[in-house]
Amino acid sequence: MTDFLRELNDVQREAVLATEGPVMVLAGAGSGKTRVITFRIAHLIRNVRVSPQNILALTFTNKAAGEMRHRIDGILEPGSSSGLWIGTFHSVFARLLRSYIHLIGYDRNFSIFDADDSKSLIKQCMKELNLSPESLPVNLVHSAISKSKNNFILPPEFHRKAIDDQYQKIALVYERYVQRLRENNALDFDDLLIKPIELFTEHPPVLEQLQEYFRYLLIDEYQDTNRVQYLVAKMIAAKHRNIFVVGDDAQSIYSWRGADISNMLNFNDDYGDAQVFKLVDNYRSTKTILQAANNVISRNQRQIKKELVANAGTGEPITLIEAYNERREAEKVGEYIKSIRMSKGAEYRAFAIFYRTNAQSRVIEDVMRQNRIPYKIFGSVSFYKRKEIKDAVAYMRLVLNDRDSESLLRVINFPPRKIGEVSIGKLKEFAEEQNISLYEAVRRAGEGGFQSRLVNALEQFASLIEAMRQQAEAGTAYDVLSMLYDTTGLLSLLKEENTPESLARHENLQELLSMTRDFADHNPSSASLGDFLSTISLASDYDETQESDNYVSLMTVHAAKGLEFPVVFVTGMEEKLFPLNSYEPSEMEEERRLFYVAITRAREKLFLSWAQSRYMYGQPQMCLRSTFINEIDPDIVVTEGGRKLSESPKKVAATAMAGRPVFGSSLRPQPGSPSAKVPTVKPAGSAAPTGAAKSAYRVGTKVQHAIFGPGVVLEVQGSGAKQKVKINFRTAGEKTLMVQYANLKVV
Ligand SMILES: Nc1ncnc2c1ncn2[C@@H]1O[C@H](COP(=O)(O)OP(=O)(O)OP(=O)(O)O)[C@@H](O)[C@H]1O
Ligand SMILES: [Mg+2]
Repeated sequence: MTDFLRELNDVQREAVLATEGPVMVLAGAGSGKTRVITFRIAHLIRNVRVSPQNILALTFTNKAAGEMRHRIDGILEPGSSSGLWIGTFHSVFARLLRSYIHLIGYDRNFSIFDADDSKSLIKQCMKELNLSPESLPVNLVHSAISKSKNNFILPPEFHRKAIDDQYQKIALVYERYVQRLRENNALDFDDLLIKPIELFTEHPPVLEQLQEYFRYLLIDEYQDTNRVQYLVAKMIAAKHRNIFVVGDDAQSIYSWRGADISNMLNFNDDYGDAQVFKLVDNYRSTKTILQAANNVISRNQRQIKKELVANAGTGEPITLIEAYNERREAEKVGEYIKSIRMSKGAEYRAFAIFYRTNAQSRVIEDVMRQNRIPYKIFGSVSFYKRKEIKDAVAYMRLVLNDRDSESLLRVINFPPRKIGEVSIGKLKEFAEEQNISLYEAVRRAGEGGFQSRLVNALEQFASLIEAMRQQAEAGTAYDVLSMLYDTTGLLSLLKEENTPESLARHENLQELLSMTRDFADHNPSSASLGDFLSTISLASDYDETQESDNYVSLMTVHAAKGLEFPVVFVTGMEEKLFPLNSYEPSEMEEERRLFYVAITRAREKLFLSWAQSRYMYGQPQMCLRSTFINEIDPDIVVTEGGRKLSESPKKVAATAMAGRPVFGSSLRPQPGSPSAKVPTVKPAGSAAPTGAAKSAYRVGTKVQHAIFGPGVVLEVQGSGAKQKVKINFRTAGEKTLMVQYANLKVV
């Protein structure tokens, strides 16, 4: 047996070794499902000698994909995972579509519209159809369309099935929206899964080629796949039938987004000869935490009974935190984090704080900031949703795909070029008359009979886009973005504005630049603008690419799926908040599964907290403690004073000070867990000082450059007019600049 296979238990190993034919692993949280996928891939490469390109592994987040790669390189040797196809359904199919989409009438450089882009296009379609957002909310239309797409219901079928007036209206919008997307040469997120099915249906040879190519298909978190994901996986696996899926019906938490648990339950119907493995040992959590999880989930009627046995000891009881309002709740969480850090030497990265709704994060964030506790928030206003980032990205999209009129409209007057609404209206008319794209209309503005001032502005805009396009052909996304900043003076404009908001935006744009730089460094052979855009348009809320560091993780319970942390706080344990929806039994069961997911993220210590009053919808509301708390055996829950819940009077007064944690096992992250990343410390510049004594610059001087941003001087060469400095820029890497022209600021 290869050595690494010893790191699995017997059933896990069997599942790894059963490489041929359909296999399903159905098992509870923390039982090693993801670990089995990882080891199976390593086994396929090392022992079965499958070439990495022939393996396709689908994960739920890009982050999980990254971690899996990292683990595989760890098990085998660095670089082993390169060539593997591993990513989310969306990212993998976006990549495949770039090679084949021309067959179904799109251009390879298609744009990917995120939810906001889609909504704005829907709004526009509604306007054209004279449907007011008051009578038909855009969000409703958007979710109806998205849900239909996820169920593979396309406009004609939707139309046929529209039961009432409202649905008929939505059908019209849906139809137009699909048409407009095509005109924009754009796909929305759902299209990334639908288009492959269209492609495979219309071009069977492509499917055959891919079936041959992806001999082994592995899917994590299978319980949360929706219909299109199911279909596309089935198509790909149809030839070799080496489909390996792992999941836990008790963790199905995306039914509101079209996930369909029956994909998992009916696996045997599709693959009658499927082998099914059940894992029962839980390697993640203490007995106490698992008992709580089992207590809770056993209340659900709809579930496959599963045994889950803790491998670890009993551990600490669960602590229930009660506070008079949400601020105090957050403060108490902060106090616990501080005291556990002090007493146990735990790192910040050992802690996670979960909440049911994004809105709860603000107060927690405030308190963390006040207490100087480093934190990272996953989700809420994602980096990519910020206005300035979307603007810069829109430029890049337009450069790549000039039919992307949505992007064009976003940036045509940004930064301001005196191209107002009226001018844009005229431009649109011109485009329609000539039956050309908006960008083509910009390029041919001279023929439109516009005022010369407008023609000038449009021509300047077009020449910027053309210059960027040339840059994109020869260089990387980084080069294109630098050119944009440079030519438009975007950064300096924001700097000059000098308000806290403009400076934050300045910083975000710098961050984007450093991301492109990073991207070029990490993907030397595929750092083109198209590659970069694909990657960032698929970075989901909880996937922001950021260097791993030592911080407390804040996220919704949904975003926590698959992760683990030594210490977990589940906040807002109140009626109408968690469970949020409980009118229907099925909703209540989904909330309960969500709570099960939250509990089972904890390895060593679990805190549940609630507030007696909370601001909701702008008003302070009295809150009741969540019934979920009562579902846990009161013998394993203690109050902050340390009394068992089973022995406490029902109403426990909130103690002013956080209790002292007394649990014994180490909180230091264990290798292999997502929380175990060690921050890398870059060595300080080590170049020796040179003989430029009178210069304003010395080794180590911190400087600021208008385009390259902040940096540190590594070397000073020469003096006077010919003086050069070598600088390590945070974003742009090492550059040697002539001091005379560089216009550096010492900071
Ligand atoms: N045989 C084993 N020996 C040691 N550690 C293990 C073993 N199996 C799993 N683990 C560890 O247990 C933890 C949980 O494993 P993993 O994340 O693979 O579980 P999972 O079933 O995917 O959980 P979830 O349902 O939450 O996604 C991980 O830290 C993993 O490394
Ligand atoms: Mg997992």
